[in-house]
Amino acid sequence: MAKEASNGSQTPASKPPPTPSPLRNSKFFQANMRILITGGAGFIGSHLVDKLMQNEKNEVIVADNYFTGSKDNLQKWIGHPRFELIRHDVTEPLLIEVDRIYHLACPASPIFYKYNPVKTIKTNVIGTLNMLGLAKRVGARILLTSTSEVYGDPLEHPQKEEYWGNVNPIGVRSCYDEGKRVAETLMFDYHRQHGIEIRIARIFNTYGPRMNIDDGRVVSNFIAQALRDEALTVQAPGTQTRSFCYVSDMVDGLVRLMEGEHTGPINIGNPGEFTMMELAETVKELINPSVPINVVENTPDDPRQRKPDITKAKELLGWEPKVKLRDGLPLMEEDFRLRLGVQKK
Ligand SMILES: NC(=O)c1ccc[n+]([C@@H]2O[C@H](COP(=O)([O-])OP(=O)(O)OC[C@H]3O[C@@H](n4cnc5c(N)ncnc54)[C@H](O)[C@@H]3O)[C@@H](O)[C@H]2O)c1
Ligand SMILES: O=c1ccn([C@@H]2O[C@H](COP(=O)(O)OP(=O)(O)O[C@H]3OC[C@@H](O)[C@H](O)[C@H]3O)[C@@H](O)[C@H]2O)c(=O)[nH]1
Repeated sequence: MAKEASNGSQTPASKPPPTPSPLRNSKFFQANMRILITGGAGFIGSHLVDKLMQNEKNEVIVADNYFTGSKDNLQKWIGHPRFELIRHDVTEPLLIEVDRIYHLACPASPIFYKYNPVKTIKTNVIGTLNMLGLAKRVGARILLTSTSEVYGDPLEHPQKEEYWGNVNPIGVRSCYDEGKRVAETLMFDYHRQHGIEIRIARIFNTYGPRMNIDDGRVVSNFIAQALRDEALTVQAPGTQTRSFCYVSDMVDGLVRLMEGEHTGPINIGNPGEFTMMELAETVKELINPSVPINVVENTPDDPRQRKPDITKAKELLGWEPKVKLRDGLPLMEEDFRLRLGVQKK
């Protein structure tokens, strides 16, 4: 299944980008950059809001349907003159004037994206079409948060961007991984056909404060279980690997990609690779040495290994992750303790 990619991914646009909105050139022109973040009430999106709001030249608009996100994640910005929050489902068109679109809207945890798979694929396909339509209409640059899941159960390791992947097109994860693959295709078709400025990030497993406590993803599960004195549930066989990136590193990579010159796709992730059993042992050691570790049944099509090759991110964006897993886990523990009301013993 492993094939070499053609160099289509870096083909320059055949047409110049559409002209930005006339508002940009009006006498009321403001130097501010108006930035839309779809899915901005979610885990990564809300950290991205925090980062972009630090720059006083930015106006940030979040559009979110609150399926897995929450207003709580944005509490400190609600009412701020440079911030706006819209309840909006990206499967419907959105007519606003912006300069940048960070398109994150999509449930990311397998239990949530499998809950309503038809809605998940609509979000990926129709949602991305709508955001590309918006980018085309107003001449905005658009960044898609794609995923390491486009590599499926990878037969090449670590995964380079040129790898085409090994994805089951009819499995229970397909609404998400095939959905993101179509979203990438749409991005490149709009780029080639309409001259839209695009950026594609392939995000690898990311963790940190504000993940939903019962989100179902492995790091949030293990930390919540350790704090609740429950057994850590390692899904069989436990030898499958993942590479975990701390959220502050992730948003730094996304902003660099957006403001850089390269369309991508570019892998953004931390190459430190752990088996799920190693992760469970680390959480146990750091947070609660008395909890047991149970091996439980896994779900279909679980990728057996995953580790990003980040050569492109290093060379083209000058980016590499700074936070090691052992340093990031305690920061997430602190946030989970506060939200669960569990004091340190
Ligand atoms: N966290 C990771 O490890 C990871 C890895 C790879 C890719 N990604 C991608 O990054 C993005 C953000 O992931 P996250 O971890 O913050 O997930 P998350 O579930 O916390 O955030 C997703 C946000 O999108 C919103 N949303 C979902 N469907 C929507 C719709 N139809 N219309 C409007 N809003 C909608 C949710 O309410 C939520 O606020 C997603 O696109 C995900 O696929 C994340
Ligand atoms: O309680 C758990 C949960 C999960 N796991 C295992 O941990 C590994 C990671 O599972 P997660 O559910 O956290 O995330 P996955 O890597 O499967 O998918 C993620 O990939 C990248 C993103 O696009 C998404 O955030 C998500 O789809 C899997 O092997 C899973 O079997 C456990 O061992 N125990």
